[in-house]
Amino acid sequence: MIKLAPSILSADFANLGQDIQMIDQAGCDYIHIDVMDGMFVPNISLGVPVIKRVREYTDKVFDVHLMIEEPSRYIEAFKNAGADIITVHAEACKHLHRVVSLIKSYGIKAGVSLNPATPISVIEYVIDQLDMVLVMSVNPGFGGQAFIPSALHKINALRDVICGRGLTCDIEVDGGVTLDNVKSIVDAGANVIVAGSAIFNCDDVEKRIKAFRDAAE
Ligand SMILES: O=C(CO)[C@@H](O)[C@H](O)COP(=O)(O)O
Ligand SMILES: [Fe+2]
Repeated sequence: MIKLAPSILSADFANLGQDIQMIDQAGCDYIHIDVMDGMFVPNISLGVPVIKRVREYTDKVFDVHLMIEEPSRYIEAFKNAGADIITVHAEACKHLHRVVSLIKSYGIKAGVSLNPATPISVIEYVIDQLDMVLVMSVNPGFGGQAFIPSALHKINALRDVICGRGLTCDIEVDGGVTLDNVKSIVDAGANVIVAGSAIFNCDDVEKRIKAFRDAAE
């Protein structure tokens, strides 16, 4: 089963609650929330108080993508704000294994994200602890960028590792996903699909989410 996770980075921040209800009612699976600190990535987005507030608008899974340096400092705060899945960047953690263990100690799902230039070998010794690996298909920091094709090869290689080791962790793909490339991404082995601009920049979000599901499945 493919899971669709619209990224609210492309939502209208002046109407965030309503936009979240719109994608909830349109049938998305997860709400993908991009947290940026202006250090790990060259942009600042939103943080704990906003997540806590919009938690009141939906019961959908909050898939929180932390693009912040040393995220261990804030795991408890994001968990308390309502995160169901917390994904950290391998490149942002000095002690990745410790951070993954910390996330799991709160009884929520743990993901690790890899930038486009980061090899999958960096998660070799933590992958068996993970619920999800997030393959970045753009350099993180902004919505609306073009998909980097080498991500397909990485997804494929990751699927081989996961199957080869008898693991069950999800592969999420994030960045530049469109109706035109989603099939190739799923064929490569991804099962959680993030899309921001391709979902929010349209007239009928419900139709667009259905179109994504049709194209993906
Ligand atoms: O994490 C990020 C960007 O760093 C993403 O989640 C973007 O928000 C995806 O936006 P699109 O590329 O789909 O417009
Ligand atoms: Fe993201």
